Amino acid sequence: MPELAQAESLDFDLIIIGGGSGNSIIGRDLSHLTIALIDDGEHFGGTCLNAGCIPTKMFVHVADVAADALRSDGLGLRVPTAQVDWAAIRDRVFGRIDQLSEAGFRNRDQKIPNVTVFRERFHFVDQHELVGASGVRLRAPRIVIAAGSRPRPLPAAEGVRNPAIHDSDSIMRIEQLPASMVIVGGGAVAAEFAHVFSAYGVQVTQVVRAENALDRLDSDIAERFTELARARWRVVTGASVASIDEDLRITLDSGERFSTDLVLSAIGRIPNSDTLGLGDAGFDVHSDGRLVVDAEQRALAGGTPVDGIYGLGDVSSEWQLKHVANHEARVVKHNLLQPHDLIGGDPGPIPAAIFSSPQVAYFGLTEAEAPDAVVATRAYGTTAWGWALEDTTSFCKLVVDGETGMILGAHLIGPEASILIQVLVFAASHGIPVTGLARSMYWPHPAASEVVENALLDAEKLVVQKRHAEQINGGEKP
Ligand SMILES: Cc1cc2nc3c(=O)[nH]c(=O)nc-3n(C[C@H](O)[C@H](O)[C@H](O)COP(=O)(O)OP(=O)(O)OC[C@H]3O[C@@H](n4cnc5c(N)ncnc54)[C@H](O)[C@@H]3O)c2cc1C
Ligand SMILES: NC(=O)c1ccc[n+]([C@@H]2O[C@H](COP(=O)([O-])OP(=O)(O)OC[C@H]3O[C@@H](n4cnc5c(N)ncnc54)[C@H](O)[C@@H]3O)[C@@H](O)[C@H]2O)c1
Repeated sequence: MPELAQAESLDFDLIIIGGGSGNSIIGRDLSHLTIALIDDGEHFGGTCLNAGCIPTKMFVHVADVAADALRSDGLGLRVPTAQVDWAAIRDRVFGRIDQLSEAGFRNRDQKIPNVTVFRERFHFVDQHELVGASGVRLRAPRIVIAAGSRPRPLPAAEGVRNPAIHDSDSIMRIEQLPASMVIVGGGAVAAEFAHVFSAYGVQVTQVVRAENALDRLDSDIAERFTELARARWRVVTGASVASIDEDLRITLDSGERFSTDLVLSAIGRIPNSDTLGLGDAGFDVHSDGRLVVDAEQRALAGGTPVDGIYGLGDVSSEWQLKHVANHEARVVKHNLLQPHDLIGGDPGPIPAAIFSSPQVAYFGLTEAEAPDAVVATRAYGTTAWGWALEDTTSFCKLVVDGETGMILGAHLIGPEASILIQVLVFAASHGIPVTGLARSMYWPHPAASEVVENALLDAEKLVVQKRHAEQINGGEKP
């Protein structure tokens, strides 16, 4: 970072706030611009790399291996209890991640001459100027706001100083595994960490406000997931944590009390628009704190795009997903380079996958959201691959427009759901109806993908039946 007198303002062609997806905009095609890259994270590279997608899945892989082995009794294979070496698991993950983070920082800081990195917290003083915690001021005609989000603090833990109260930023680096743990929340973070820590032998209690875990998903998926989770860890539904004391004695709103060794709060994430002062600087902010952007990712103020200012990722998106942030970063990069030929829009339905056990993957409308649709549900257990797994609980559910045959929503729960969904994402993104789709290509036998093939054939049959019934009724919908 250059030596600066206090309050001196540095001018750049472009300021990027956020070393996660914002950082990925930097490349040779921007080498004609002077760029200030701002990031206040302890580890450089943003959430996905340091405390999100990537390390969690490294922990999940180990949990999958342990859980699969311990579940294999019905297959005629008996595996003794897993011996978990937490320090070795943790250090494998961060031995790799921390090196990547350091290398990413050195690359930006030392190897790219047009980039200056500032590792401190900044906030806006006006729409084209920011001030850092050290007093350094930066100005630019173009600013990319990619400041992400942070874990929402657990209200019941406010003021409690016990260091065994964690969120997703801190939980993965703990010194040793606790004997017991309470996970508060019913979303993706809770589902993944409950799987991880229960597979590692921790006694997990998950406290879920709603009737089911993953309750924002299709209700069949949420119910099946909760039922299967209950077989692995304790799930208390329809309950909230009323209080936590300094000794980690928990009281639920039902009056139930118990003690635990560690608390993990997983109750959602808050966009970092407040700490950046986006509202005070006149930018439009949604009621949930997200920066308002238009289809071209331009930040709005008073409903009008602010020239040269873009937002992307968790700070502005309703989807807190890395593949969405990456897509938006590509849009922003194009629009920075070609401001007279702006692009926008998304390439189709947005899939998400939850890497718990079982895995869950989905996109689009749930059955409840599409009451007129036809719904085909196919169990893994009806395919040869399902027989090999002795699977009785996994399924692929398709919500399909009965008239057009278009896939409106897809919901999978079971092994490799995150991969199996992709052919359905492809069909929905390219406007390919289910009619004729399964038989337009080969499906390797006896692969897991046969469950998707069969679900498509089932859906096709329902669409054809519906059309036929309408013909018989002289065009009237039955
Ligand atoms: C536990 C967990 C698991 C996840 N798993 C997945 C997954 O499997 N798949 C998936 O698609 N998504 C996953 N996500 C979500 C994904 O990580 C995020 O959607 C994505 O990382 C957001 O990227 P971003 O670039 O918007 O923000 P970030 O990567 O968070 O980058 C923002 C950066 O801006 C910096 N910053 C913020 N404010 C300021 C300021 N005022 N001054 C200076 N710097 C600032 C922050 O330090 C941060 O480094 C997961 C999230 C979590 C928490
Ligand atoms: N595999 C993935 O793609 C993946 C994995 C982890 C996280 N993420 C992303 O990270 C984001 C954050 O995940 P998350 O699980 O923290 O959030 P979430 O929004 O998915 O779930 C939050 C959960 O906490 C509950 N909740 C909210 N406030 C509460 C309160 N005061 N008391 C009790 N419960 C409360 C909600 O009902 C919900 O069940 C998600 O939006 C997700 O997109 C993605």
